[in-house]
Amino acid sequence: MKTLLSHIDPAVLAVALEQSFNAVVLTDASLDKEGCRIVYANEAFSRMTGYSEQELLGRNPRLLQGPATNPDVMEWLRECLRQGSYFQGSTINYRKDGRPYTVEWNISPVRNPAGEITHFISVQQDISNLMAAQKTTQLFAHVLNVTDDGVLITNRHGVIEFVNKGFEKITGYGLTEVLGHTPSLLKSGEHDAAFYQNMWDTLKQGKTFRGTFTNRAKNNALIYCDETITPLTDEAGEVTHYVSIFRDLTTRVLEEQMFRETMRFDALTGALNRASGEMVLEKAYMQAVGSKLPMSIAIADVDYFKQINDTWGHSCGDAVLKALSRSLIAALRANDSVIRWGGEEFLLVFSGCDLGQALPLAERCRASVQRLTHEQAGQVTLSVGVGELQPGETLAQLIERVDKAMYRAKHAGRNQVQPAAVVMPPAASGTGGAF
Ligand SMILES: Nc1nc2c(ncn2[C@@H]2O[C@H](COP(=O)(O)OP(=O)(O)OP(=O)(O)O)[C@@H](O)[C@H]2O)c(=O)[nH]1
Repeated sequence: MKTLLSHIDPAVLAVALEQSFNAVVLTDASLDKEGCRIVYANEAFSRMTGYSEQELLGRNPRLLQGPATNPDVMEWLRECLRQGSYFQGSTINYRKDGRPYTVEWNISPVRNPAGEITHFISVQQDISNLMAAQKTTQLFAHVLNVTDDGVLITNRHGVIEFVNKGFEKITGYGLTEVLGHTPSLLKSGEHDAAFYQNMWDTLKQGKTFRGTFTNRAKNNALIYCDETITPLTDEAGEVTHYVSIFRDLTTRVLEEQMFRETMRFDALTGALNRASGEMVLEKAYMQAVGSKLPMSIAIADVDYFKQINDTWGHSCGDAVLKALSRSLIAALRANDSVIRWGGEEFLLVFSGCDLGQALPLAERCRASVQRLTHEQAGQVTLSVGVGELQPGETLAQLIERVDKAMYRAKHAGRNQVQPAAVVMPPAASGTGGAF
């Protein structure tokens, strides 16, 4: 050591020590009751502790200790000093004004040519800011993992660098399974190219993109997520990462879907209700007009239904409606529709059927209802009118014609099917029109 530094002026060494960025303190090696005494402290040490060199000289460094100083670390330090070995540690110390700081320091024994320890030199650093930053990082990591929202961070190329526990809960994919992949592994195929184009256009402008994504979880199920993707930029404005935070809406979306589905049907009979039935009818009409394929409808009205109510009560009437509606639905093909058009009146839609095909279908419905035997009401019958959409006819005109046919069935003795009379429309309009 002496040989190595012999070419350096000791005065330069002293200035270097004084101006060192790290705090340096030199103590003697007395291990009596009072312990080591400070014989030198540089400027950085005074800055760190708030004590002037004059206030420090002759004092034991324990003047920096306080309630939060770790006694185990100090015991280990004393043991190292007793054994003349190197010490390194970290604890809480206190400045002159009482403010605590976290110090990381090492102590080396200084030996004379005879090998005896004459001093201890200690180099110290206030790492309070580092500790605070570490704590903040730990806190953020903790917060990220306790939130139910999914968090996904990719690099600028869209490669996943981090996902939190919330992401794992929502998608079923763990961190190690997605690292190195892109978020496209969640793609469900439910969005068109324009959706992703819009997303990238927004992100490339440095803006946050918000949207509801239909993703696919690890178990292949569709998941619905309200997602916010934000590009992170560096000082130069270059994107470094994309942060995506998403909330799982799956339960709500499925409930809404189920609710909407339930709302389409009449609660008593299970047939389509009037509102959704009108939409189905309109759609079938537009398709028929557009495709020039035939379309027929039937109107089926229960015969003498008032008598059933009057004789057996309203709940018996309800049970009859329920049973005969089930029978109509079962009698028809999957793409036909049964609509509860009025109280005891049903409208049947036979898409793609001309009158020749619709008449036997209507007859099948009538017969299936007649075959039922109701507990109190016994046998119940239907009067049915059937008609095929004519060129240029509006939906309202078709319904009116078929309704008239149904009344003809009533007047002809009920429990029968009557085809609607074909009348030439005054002018071909080709539009749906009101019901
Ligand atoms: N139980 C029950 N009765 C209903 C419901 N909706 C309508 N009705 C009843 O159905 C009956 C229909 O009677 P009408 O229009 O006179 O017809 P009808 O007795 O079937 O006689 P025709 O159609 O001429 O054969 C009325 O008494 C209504 O109160 C319902 O949801 N439940």
